Amino acid sequence: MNLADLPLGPLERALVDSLRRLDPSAEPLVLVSAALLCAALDNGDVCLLLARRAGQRPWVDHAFCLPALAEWQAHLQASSLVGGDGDFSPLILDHGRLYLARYQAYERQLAEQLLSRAADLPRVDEAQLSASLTRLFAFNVQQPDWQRLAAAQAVRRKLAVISGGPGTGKTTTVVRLLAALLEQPGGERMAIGLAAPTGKAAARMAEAIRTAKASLPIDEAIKAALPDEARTLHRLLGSRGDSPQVRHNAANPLALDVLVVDEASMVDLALMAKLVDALPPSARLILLGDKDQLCAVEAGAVFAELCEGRGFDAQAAADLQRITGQQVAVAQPSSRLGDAVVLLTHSHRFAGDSGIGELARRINGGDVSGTLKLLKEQRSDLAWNAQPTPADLLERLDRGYAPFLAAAKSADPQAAFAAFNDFRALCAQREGPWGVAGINEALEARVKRRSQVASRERWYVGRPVMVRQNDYALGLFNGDIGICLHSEHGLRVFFESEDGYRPFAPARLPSHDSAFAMTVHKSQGSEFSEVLLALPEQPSPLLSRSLFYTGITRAKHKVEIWGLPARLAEAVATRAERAAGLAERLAHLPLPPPPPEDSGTGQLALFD
Ligand SMILES: Nc1ncnc2c1ncn2[C@@H]1O[C@H](COP(=O)(O)OP(=O)(O)OP(=O)(O)O)[C@@H](O)[C@H]1O
Repeated sequence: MNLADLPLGPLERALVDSLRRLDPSAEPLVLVSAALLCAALDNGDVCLLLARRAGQRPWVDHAFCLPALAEWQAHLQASSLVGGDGDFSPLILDHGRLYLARYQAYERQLAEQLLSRAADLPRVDEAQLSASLTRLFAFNVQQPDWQRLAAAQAVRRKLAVISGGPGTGKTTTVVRLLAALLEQPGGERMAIGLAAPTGKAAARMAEAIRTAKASLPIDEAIKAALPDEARTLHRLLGSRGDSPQVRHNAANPLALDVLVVDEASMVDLALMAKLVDALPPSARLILLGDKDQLCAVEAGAVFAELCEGRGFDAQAAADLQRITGQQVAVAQPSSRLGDAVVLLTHSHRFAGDSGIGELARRINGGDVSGTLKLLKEQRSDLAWNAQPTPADLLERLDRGYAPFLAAAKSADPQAAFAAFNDFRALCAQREGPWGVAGINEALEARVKRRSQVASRERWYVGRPVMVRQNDYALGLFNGDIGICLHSEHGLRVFFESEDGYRPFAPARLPSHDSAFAMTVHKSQGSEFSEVLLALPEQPSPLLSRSLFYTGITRAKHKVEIWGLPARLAEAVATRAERAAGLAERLAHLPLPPPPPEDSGTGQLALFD
């Protein structure tokens, strides 16, 4: 096999070249494995799962075929570039998974730290906890009351993972569990931090907690101690521009006793590993998210992996019954985090005959025929165009955004943002006629023509943009949405901020794109009254159950789907599983010995 003939991308070639410099006699199979690993990382996998690829041809238009599993492993093990768990080498082969050393170290360290955190039970005044929960959750009529159970676990443990779809009461639960923590003896001195992966999600979380705490049956002092500011994880950790290094780590931990992370399903492996490393071992970590949503853009499906193998063993069920009065089914968890994980399953937003709620359930259940049948039922909150054309879509979007463009003329940022959040087009992908880029370009040309704006003008009233790059100096972050409006100084791009709206001269913005339509990935952490979800005409590896589910659940009141029946069916039938080993580590790893002094940082530094 000649490596030069293989269709490798620039990143893959760069990795192969650097490995060849380390070992000029490296076998081509080892270098190809590294290139495949690099491509897998780019797809969101944490590692290359050898069993999944052995005996296959990785490139359809190239005859090269990977060997059988045993032979492949033997070649890798014989290479000086490949080590085992704990070795210092650029590639690590660990339980049939090939990793870049840095990712193996992240995964291993994260598993070890989560397990120690989960095993270290804090001191809790059970009688006080019981009384707090009875009062705080008195309103809940659900049986069993999973919100109360989730709150109980988050107080009783140093690690709690709470997963639930939209409107299942994550905010309701977290504000009450924080109140219950503060009501514990000495609890009022606790330093509580709130964080989320994006600025938008952090702002939404802070706002939801501010609203929810107003009606809590608690003392004013406890109310005052509840936090109502949330930061992005990058801010919290003290990111330094594009560097993978952060200011806070185990040697310089965060000054927190409790950290709540919302939208945790968007957090990738590297960021989660850094976060857990930076949190003092004595602190509680509460992760909120939706395990069925799309995973992080970067490698890893950490939140979904944490939720695997959950369950309450007999002891946990008995403890919970004693403290909360709630009965839960006993099931031996296969994960060591088992009872740290609670699922909230009842959506209070999509209750009763909500079509969106039912659609979400059928998509998540992989029920192809049920999904298509429901969409044909003409529910008031669901619409389906099964024969979409780009021209019809453009017409529809033009009508959909008309109220927003009218509101933008008023030059009132609040009215413009409210109207923009009323209707949003979401796409599966960026490129192609059904992708964000093409749709935005076509719609923008139309809007400019109608408003008599020259086609070469980049800025016009009502141009929505999405920032593509973090700019710490300006306080603008990847994914932030701005709207161009008239101001007394001419056209300005307004961004939502904690205390109103911040205008920027267009020329000052970091790189950005027009954003009438956005990808489902970028819509995570946001919600809109009405969503139009446009799926591509051709089969696409991006079309998956979690993408479909995430797209439709961004809608609060109505969702309209534009897509051929075959694409919908493929999306529901496709469960995009990322290759990673965290769930397995949580299931089988013996409790960790303390790591040797410098092993972690040395491995983490490789290939930085
Ligand atoms: N147990 C309950 N009984 C009745 N209503 C509830 C209950 N729990 C939550 N709600 C209501 O359901 C709505 C959604 O709750 P909440 O905002 O806590 O959910 P969430 O999971 O945080 O939602 P989001 O999808 O916005 O993250 C709110 O109006 C809340 O008051």
